[in-house]
Amino acid sequence: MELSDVVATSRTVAATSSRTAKVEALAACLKRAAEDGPHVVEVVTAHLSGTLPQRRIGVSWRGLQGLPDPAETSTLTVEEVDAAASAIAAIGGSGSGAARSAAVRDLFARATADEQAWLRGLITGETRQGAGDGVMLQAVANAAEVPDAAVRRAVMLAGFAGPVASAALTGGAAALEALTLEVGRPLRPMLAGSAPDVAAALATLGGEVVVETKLDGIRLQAHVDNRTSPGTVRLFTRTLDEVTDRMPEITEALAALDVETLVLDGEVIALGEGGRPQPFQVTGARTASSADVDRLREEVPLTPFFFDVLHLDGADLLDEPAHVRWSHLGRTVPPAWLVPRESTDDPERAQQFFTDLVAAGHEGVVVKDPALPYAAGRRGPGWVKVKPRHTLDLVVLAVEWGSGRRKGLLSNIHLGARDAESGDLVMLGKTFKGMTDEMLAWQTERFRELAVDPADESGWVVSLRPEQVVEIAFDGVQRSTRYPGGMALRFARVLRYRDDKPVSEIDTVQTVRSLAGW
Ligand SMILES: Nc1ncnc2c1ncn2[C@@H]1O[C@H](COP(=O)(O)OP(=O)(O)OP(=O)(O)O)[C@@H](O)[C@H]1O
Repeated sequence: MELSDVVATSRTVAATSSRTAKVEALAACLKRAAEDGPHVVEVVTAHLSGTLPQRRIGVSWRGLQGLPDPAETSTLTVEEVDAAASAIAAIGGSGSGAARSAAVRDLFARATADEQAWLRGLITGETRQGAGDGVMLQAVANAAEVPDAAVRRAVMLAGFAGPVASAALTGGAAALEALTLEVGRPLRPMLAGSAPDVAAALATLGGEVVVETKLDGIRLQAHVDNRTSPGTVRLFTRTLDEVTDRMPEITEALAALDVETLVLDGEVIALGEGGRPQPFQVTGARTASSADVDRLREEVPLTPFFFDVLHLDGADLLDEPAHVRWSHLGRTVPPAWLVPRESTDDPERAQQFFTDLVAAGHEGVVVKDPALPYAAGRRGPGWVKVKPRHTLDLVVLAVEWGSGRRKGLLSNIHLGARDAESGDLVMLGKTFKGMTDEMLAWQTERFRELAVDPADESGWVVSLRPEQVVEIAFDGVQRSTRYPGGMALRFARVLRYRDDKPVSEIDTVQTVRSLAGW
């Protein structure tokens, strides 16, 4: 399939605000892709969703500066782009940076100006033509003439839209039905709803609940497969990125379990003295890359905690009630790996558990309904989180150059929430509070990379590509005419930058309004 076809489809989708028109354009493109076989459907679906099937290929925004002039005519095919991406991703070892740059240049030299812009977006993960998950999955359902609920179910279990689209367009409803949890392939994790306090969480769920420690580490989905090659373990994050190489101590411990196949859900965390959790930044830094991992595992060892089992020795457990899954979990992993939890229907007892945990340095609790199944990819009704203070995950829209002690540093950040109705990002305020010197240095570097116009450092306010998620604490919400959302956060301050949450999942203007009681 011609790359120009996909680029033109993307442009059509971006140019219309009509959901129906977007879906029609995408569905028509998928049908044309299907003429070239299932693999092309998979690749085109990934590309139109703004991702490469290879996910990351080790080329950054910087690696895309100073590329060759565009070609006059379009000759590239989707298959060629896919093969080039796989080849670039596979380059490793010494001199790999230069080899990757050369391969990127070769690819870009064959692309027209429009195609270069498209490829740049794909490689940096910034394609934003409006084919979000919902629109794309509807297009797959329409193109394959299958119910959209069947497509959504399959994508939760298969993790990504590409393989689901290729199954739907080539094998229809039967092929979708056959897509179930597969050991070794990540599924989308279940997410939690939230409640303002423990009593409210108990009231929401009703009856006997399980109150679990909310560990402030990194979400971890672990797949163990001893069938053909004993000791095969794969680890994935909340965003389904593979992190097996970054956590050798976890991989080794899991490889020693006496199981045939196993999929676990949990959290990995660095513990300090006396088992007290280290600040999130410590776990975050330890798990950020696989560089220097042999030294780091000695200095900052990780401890795994698991709170769910989704598959055990050939049996999928997703639809089992939570208490059944937990009893399998208890029989499968060592007791030290189980998330501390307490079963109760008494709000006072639950409150005491919460208070003790927070005093011990934990983030809060997750209250769970023992009777409910695992809701892959959704904020299922069975999990409700409670934290001692409310925080928001927002996106940084722009940043201002600092003055005085912060001269030369990018300091005051402009915060945006998502409007759930329009999908737009809406500014809710600014903050320069809560940043340590280390964070200031890091963010100056990071925001330079995200600058819409990296060459222009003359302005006081630097507009950014909206990609960096930040967790913000605040003391309240007030009405304000200063910002377009009509409200502002009081005493907003930065708690941490988050790379484990995509911008599509940041908090909404509607959530902020409901917190204010409007
Ligand atoms: N016992 C637990 N059960 C479930 N999730 C837990 C538990 N302990 C820690 N977590 C973490 O808390 C998160 C649950 O909250 P949610 O699903 O809303 O994700 P989130 O948006 O990343 O939330 P947050 O910002 O509160 O961590 C999980 O993604 C997981 O990483």
